[in-house]
Amino acid sequence: MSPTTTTVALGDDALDGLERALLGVGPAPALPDGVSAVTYTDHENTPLARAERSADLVTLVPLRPLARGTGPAWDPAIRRSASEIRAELRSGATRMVAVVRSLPTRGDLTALGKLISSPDVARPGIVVVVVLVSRRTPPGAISADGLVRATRHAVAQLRQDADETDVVLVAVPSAPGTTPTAQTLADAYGADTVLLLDDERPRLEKEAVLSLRRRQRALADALYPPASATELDAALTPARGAVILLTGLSGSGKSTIARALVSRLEEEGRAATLLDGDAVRHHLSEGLGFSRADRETNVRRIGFVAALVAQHGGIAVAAPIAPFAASRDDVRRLAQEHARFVLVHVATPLAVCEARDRKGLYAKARAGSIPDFTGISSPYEVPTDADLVLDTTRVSVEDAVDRILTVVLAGPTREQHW
Ligand SMILES: Nc1ncnc2c1ncn2[C@@H]1O[C@H](COP(=O)(O)OS(=O)(=O)O)[C@@H](OP(=O)(O)O)[C@H]1O
Ligand SMILES: Nc1ncnc2c1ncn2[C@@H]1O[C@H](COP(=O)(O)OP(=O)(O)O)[C@@H](O)[C@H]1O
Repeated sequence: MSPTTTTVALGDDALDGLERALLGVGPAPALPDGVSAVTYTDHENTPLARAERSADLVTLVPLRPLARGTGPAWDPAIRRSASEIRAELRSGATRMVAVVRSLPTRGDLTALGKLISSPDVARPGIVVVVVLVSRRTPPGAISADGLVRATRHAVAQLRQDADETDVVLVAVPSAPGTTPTAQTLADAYGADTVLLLDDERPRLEKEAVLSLRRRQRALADALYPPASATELDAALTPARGAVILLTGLSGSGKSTIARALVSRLEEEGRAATLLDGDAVRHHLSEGLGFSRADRETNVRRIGFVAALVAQHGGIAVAAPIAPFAASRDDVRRLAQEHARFVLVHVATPLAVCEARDRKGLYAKARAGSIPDFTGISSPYEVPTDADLVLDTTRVSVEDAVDRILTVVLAGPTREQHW
């Protein structure tokens, strides 16, 4: 029988399993019967690893990192395989594994520090700090990135205090039911001791950690080192949503800036929803035209949906022309019931918009074949309440995004012109 090769696209949980196998802390995936090689891909069909069977042995070769793997928890520096780490470890050193499953406390650091400097531990020593990261964290829980940031600080502290002991940090994907056992970790790193840090805590500390609620700053500071307390604070403070409304003439640059803004927010881990003009007109406002009444209905609908998104902590970015002050005011009112509202006037001069005429609509409007065209035969009421005024003949897309984000993050300020 000739050898068969195949490609398998993996879902999130299976990808985590593949990651653990590549890190050397989980079993290699089982090859289907009669198949001698498998290329594993993510759902975007990016080849990630190839498994090959020779005799009874399956070897797994990494091909490319996950396309979606970004952020501190995916830093390649802490995603090194156990065999690579083992190859660097000094032979004869005492090896320990410390497993971090929740934010490191001051107590965890003290306990680990004591262990590292204990006279019972032969020098030189090595501690592999394994931080277990999960791709799904419920609201209010510490994200994988937050856990890694706090653990990084803890490791930096331990390195400072540890004499003759290396402290190595690795991130291992995990979810309930898929956490590597203590034995697997011990075997992977050649360690004799595996400590589950949060298991070692004294009972009172465990209870205090569980009982901690929002606004108990003093207790949080007593229990946690500053880096952990910061992450805790961020997780316990619900993300406040925002509605960002970009208004301006057709061709002023609203959609271009809105799209760039949404990608930037997503890169930064914020849930951002684009209420794209065309999609809104196609779905939410199908059948509406460009009379004053129809435009006001369109903009109010956008405001309603945007406010719902923001009410649940998301950032809604909408970019209709929104030429009338009354309906912009309605959006502001709806949004501000639950969230922050930022009005951005994309104030590119009409002559420039008309010269751009991407869709040829200005030419048609001038020729009279499109009635009620904003700026030509229908008014645009210039906002007097914009938080930010951007003229795209002077501000690049990237700068526009930076300026909007500064306003969104800074809170209410006086109107800024660029
Ligand atoms: N009469 C008239 N006036 C203005 N614009 C017109 C008109 N007819 C069609 N279009 C196209 O529709 C887009 C504007 O739709 P909006 O939903 O953003 O308009 S509004 O806020 O309801 O006024 C606008 O898209 P953008 O260029 O993206 O702004 C135009 O391409
Ligand atoms: N600084 C800028 N910001 C936004 N768009 C710009 C800028 N400079 C040039 N443009 C161009 O202007 C056009 C604006 O179109 P679009 O974003 O669809 O506008 P609108 O959504 O307001 O109708 C695009 O072709 C874009 O590439």
